[in-house]
Amino acid sequence: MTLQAAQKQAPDSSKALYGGKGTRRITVHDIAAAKARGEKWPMLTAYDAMTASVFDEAGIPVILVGDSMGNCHLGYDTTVPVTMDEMTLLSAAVVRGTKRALVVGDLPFGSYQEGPVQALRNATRLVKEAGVGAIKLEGGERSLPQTELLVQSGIPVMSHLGLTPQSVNTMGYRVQGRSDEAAHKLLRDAKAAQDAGAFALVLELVPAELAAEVTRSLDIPTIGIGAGAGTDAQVLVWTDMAGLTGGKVPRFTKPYANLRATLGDAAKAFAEDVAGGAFPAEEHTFH
Ligand SMILES: Nc1nc(=O)c2c([nH]1)NC[C@@H]1CN(c3ccc(C(=O)N[C@@H](CCC(=O)O)C(=O)O)cc3)CN21
Ligand SMILES: CC(C)C(=O)C(=O)O
Ligand SMILES: [Mg+2]
Repeated sequence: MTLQAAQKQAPDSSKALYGGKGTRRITVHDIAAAKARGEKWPMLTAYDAMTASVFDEAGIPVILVGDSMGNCHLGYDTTVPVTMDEMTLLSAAVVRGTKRALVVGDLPFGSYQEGPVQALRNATRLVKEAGVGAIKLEGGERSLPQTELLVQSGIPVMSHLGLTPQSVNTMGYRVQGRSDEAAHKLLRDAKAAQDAGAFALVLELVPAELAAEVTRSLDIPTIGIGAGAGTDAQVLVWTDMAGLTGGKVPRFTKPYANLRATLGDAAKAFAEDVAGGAFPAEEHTFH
């Protein structure tokens, strides 16, 4: 076989969401094409421009401005208090910090539960004021009218099933879909989200076997968090991924660095230099 023929047969890796050569902003069409190629891809959260620019330059194709900013950026105990003003401010910062990633903004608790018109008003705000390329909302069947209206209005929707942290006060933080009945409900919700026009689906804290079954039964990609290795993509909260989160973290996270220690050490070194008179030195000083 000639080299040219071999290259024709091989999947076109230049289009890959991660590791590909593309430099223009990623769209939901690129996400759909990745599922068709069987590509696995990464997603991370970000809540500020600088962190987002690091992930964008690292080639992370999809960045979620998660309402986990409530816990990880704003100091709340849960995601429940996060407001549209907070989401809009930080989503705009993440969009400004990125050139290539598709930026997805979470609709916070209370911004879409009243119905489709409220959802459209708030999603439109994130698209117009912050510049996000898509929005995410929690819930299957209960959020279908919202998903349908947003998609019809031209706003791509990412759905989120399994553990939906905005419902912590009714569900707690437990693995979802363990009973046969709950598993069937999750499969129905997933199909309904796809039928309503969602372009992707987050599966949080569900048994791996069920997440794999959902993934096989859908045409849109699934993005797992605590959902095993069988989903099309994986998402982590960035402060968990980087080892910056303090206190207890969910078992499904993996720290790829120890930023909490690194940053703490840097702060202590600065403090000691100031206390000991070693900083500022002559090269940091103007005359
Ligand atoms: N730092 C951080 N990481 C997250 O992944 C995250 C947030 N914050 N805040 C919003 C939600 C809340 N999430 C959570 C919170 C707690 C558990 C938890 O305690 N899970 C148990 C398993 C419980 C079971 O076995 O049923 C665990 O040990 O992981 C899971 C997800 C995920 N999200
Ligand atoms: C963990 C992801 C899926 C999320 O919804 C968030 O960060 O808010
Ligand atoms: Mg969220």
